[in-house]
Amino acid sequence: MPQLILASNSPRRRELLQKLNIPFKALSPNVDESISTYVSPEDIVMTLALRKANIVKDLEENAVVVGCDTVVVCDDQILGKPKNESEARDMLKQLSGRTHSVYTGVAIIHDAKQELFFEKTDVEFWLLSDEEIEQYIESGESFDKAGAYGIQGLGALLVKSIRGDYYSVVGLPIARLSRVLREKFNL
Ligand SMILES: Cc1cn([C@H]2C[C@H](O)[C@@H](COP(=O)(O)OP(=O)(O)OP(=O)(O)O)O2)c(=O)[nH]c1=O
Repeated sequence: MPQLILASNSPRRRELLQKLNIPFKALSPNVDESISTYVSPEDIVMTLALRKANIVKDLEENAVVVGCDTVVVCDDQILGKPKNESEARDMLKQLSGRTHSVYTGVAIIHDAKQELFFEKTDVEFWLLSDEEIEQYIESGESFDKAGAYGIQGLGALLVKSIRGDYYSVVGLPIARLSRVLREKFNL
């Protein structure tokens, strides 16, 4: 059986992949996450997922490599990870009282074979007061997360409703991934 490798620095993705009960190891993909031309959110997340998987594949021959990427889309604007408090504040103000979409792209590669898919989950936020936004930013949770919040942490208190895969919002759509690994890669 080929070795499964998760091309990710994210502790959350590592934790979620453990739910599949398939032995794996995680390696860091240090990639340039810039995209030069305008493409759709689904193309962005799948392109970056593939870029991450390809970097790790070059280090490990014969492995099945999984790469992922997550972005938040609100008003046709792509929100990645905030660089500072002010960006986090702007993002949370933009998300307040509205519904946005979280896109996670997944790329799986094994030798010459490659599968790509994405999941889109709609998340509705409560109307947030300035005080609530400041308190949330102070928790420090915003900084390594697309859209400046984590639904799995204190960010749960910001969320009114969700439609789609919860785990995709956290960064890894595990139900669909497990099916693709089983059906297309015999894992
Ligand atoms: C919206 C949302 C995002 N996120 C996270 C998922 C991703 O880890 C992160 C988006 O950044 P990504 O660039 O997708 O991933 P990463 O840099 O954390 O990890 P790697 O590239 O090494 O795999 O935001 C949450 O944890 N909870 C949430 O509710």
